[in-house]
Amino acid sequence: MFQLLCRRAAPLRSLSLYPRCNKPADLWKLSRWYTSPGSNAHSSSQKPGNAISHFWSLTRKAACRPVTRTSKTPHVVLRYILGPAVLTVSARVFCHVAHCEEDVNHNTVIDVVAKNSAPEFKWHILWEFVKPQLFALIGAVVLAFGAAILNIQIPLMLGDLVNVVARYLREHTGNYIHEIRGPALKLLGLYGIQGLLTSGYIILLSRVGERVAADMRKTLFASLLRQDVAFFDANKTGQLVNRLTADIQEFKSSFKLVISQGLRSITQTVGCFVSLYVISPKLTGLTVVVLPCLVGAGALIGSFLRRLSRLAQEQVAKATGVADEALGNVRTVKAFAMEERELRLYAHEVDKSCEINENLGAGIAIFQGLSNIALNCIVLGTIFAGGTLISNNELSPGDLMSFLVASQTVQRSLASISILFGQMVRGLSSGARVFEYLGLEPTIPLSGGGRIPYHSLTGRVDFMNISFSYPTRPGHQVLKRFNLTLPPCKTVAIVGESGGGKSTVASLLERFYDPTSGVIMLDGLDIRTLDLCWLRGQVIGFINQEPVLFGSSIMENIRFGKPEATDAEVINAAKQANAHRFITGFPDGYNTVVGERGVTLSGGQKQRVAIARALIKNPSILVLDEATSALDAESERVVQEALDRATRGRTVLIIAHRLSTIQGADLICVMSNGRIVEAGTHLELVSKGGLYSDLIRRQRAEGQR
Ligand SMILES: Nc1ncnc2c1ncn2[C@@H]1O[C@H](COP(=O)(O)OP(=O)(O)OP(=O)(O)O)[C@@H](O)[C@H]1O
Repeated sequence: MFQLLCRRAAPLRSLSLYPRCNKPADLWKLSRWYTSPGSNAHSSSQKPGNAISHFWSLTRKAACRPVTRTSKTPHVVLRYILGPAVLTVSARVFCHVAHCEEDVNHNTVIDVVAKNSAPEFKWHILWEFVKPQLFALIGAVVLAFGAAILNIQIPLMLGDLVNVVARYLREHTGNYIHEIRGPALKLLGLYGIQGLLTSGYIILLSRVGERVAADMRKTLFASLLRQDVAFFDANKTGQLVNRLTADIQEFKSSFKLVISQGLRSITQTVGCFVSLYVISPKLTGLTVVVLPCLVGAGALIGSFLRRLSRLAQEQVAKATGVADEALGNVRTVKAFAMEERELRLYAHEVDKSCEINENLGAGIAIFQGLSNIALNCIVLGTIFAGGTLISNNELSPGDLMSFLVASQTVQRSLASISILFGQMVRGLSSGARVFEYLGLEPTIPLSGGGRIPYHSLTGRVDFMNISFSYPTRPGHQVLKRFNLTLPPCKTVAIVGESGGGKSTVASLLERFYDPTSGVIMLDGLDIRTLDLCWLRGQVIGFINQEPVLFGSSIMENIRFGKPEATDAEVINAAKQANAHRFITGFPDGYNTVVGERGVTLSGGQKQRVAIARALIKNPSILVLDEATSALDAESERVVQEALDRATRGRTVLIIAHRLSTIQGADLICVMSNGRIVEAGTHLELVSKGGLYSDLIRRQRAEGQR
């Protein structure tokens, strides 16, 4: 049952991160069905597995859809908080009713559940980023608050000004300029100070926002680089880059907007409402009825338009994705003469995007038209009602002016609060996505642990009883009680069927993953107790089938193996790798820029630069994972020459595909089904006439074909 559960749960790990909602009642039905004595749930050996995947599909429906970029209502926020809890509790309940006794089963389900629930926003992490900018942030808040208070004063001062004008028009006595100068200068001063405060808080806030975002980017990037290879197996690079770019951008904008406009809008709404009430309680009563209705209707249309705008953005992103894929794989597109098809695909997405954007444009036009009518009607209504009050001597013209301006301020502030709420929820979910990986600790720490002094390091490696499953496929055991010794300064080759686990052995030696059970020893020490940076950086040189170079110069690419290396050391490594001649043949020599992922070099040249990059650190152990299998015969010969020279005096593990390249190895091991089934020298194995001889025969037959 344990294995069944694990096997069933394993593929679920890769399910979508955003499940949709459905009825929780289904869950209860499922557990009843599973436990009822009459059901045949226990009789079939497949049932627990079926049940758990059924359970999962219902649980993820029954829980909730966590907050996405578009979800804004408080109802969704509640679900956002409750969702993960519902998932976890129901997972435990299910495990209980399904009699899952082994703890690991609970953990498997709960792990799956946890992976599929929305990340939480962690305020304490935000605090860590904001703390260094606290003074600037407090300054920004004070200035924004000051600007909002002044904004409340402006309608009242405008009223004073209008009262002077009205009195002069009514009485035509006194010195108009003299009377108007006082309130006008006061208002001018207020405008000036308000402008200064506004500039001040925007400058401070943008400084805080940019610095917080920069710190977040650096910390997130550092955290991502620290993660294990298993983490990158489970997460798409595009999504990780999205967290570094779009999510941090979204969070920064929301952070700035909520602090500046949120504070201003709330202060202005409260302040101006008080002013309105002081000016005219009767008119305020009227406003209280009309304004929320209009703002509510505006918010509703606004949310519809925002949804349309999000759809338009997604469609643009889709079209960009098609173009990105086609341009990124332009050689494959050209090789299959697929330019027309790619163009059609792109045109289809662009047309869709154009249609949605046109609809959005029409929606915005109608919205603006309606809001213009509504705003003008409010002004008209206020003047009409206010005029009646003036005629009854209940209100002065200046008060009416103050009322008009203050009510417009309230209206603008309320509209901006409704937009800000959506922005805040979007910002929180973006922030949560960023924070999710900030606190993530790798299971294999990069530093810490012992080092073996260079002079006493022999380079002997022992794989002892290694069993291993990839974390993304826990049910599939790749290595089964695997044993192998790499004697110091000897070459051991592993051959065998495709998918038999040969490259996995190399990955375990590099500690890209840790074995599920068993120990790998270096000079008699468990490699888990050794400093990983030292192990990868100085002890093991790794060359694989498809070397990836960085888009910089050849010199920098080789120096990547040892950043402090001198130019002479780089040239020496290139000579050892048979690369010096072709490099100096380029007009720019070692300064030749190799293009994205080394695209401007041939396969053989790329491989030799990669060999030089591995050799420059003078590793005691060299791992060659099918280093020549992607090359043509001539390139293979040159690279093989380089490798033969490079392997002298080192412990070498060769993962070989072409058997012709490993005949001189000190030991050849044939792998099948996760363990070594034959071992010996080339001659010994050939004379045995076992699996090795079969492999040679098969390769010869393929070669002849
Ligand atoms: N990152 C991974 N995550 C999950 N499973 C993997 C991963 N890499 C390899 N596997 C699986 O592990 C098994 C062994 O793969 P491995 O690459 O070690 O085989 P191999 O013997 O080197 O094959 P080949 O000769 O074709 O390169 C395969 O079934 C493969 O699908």
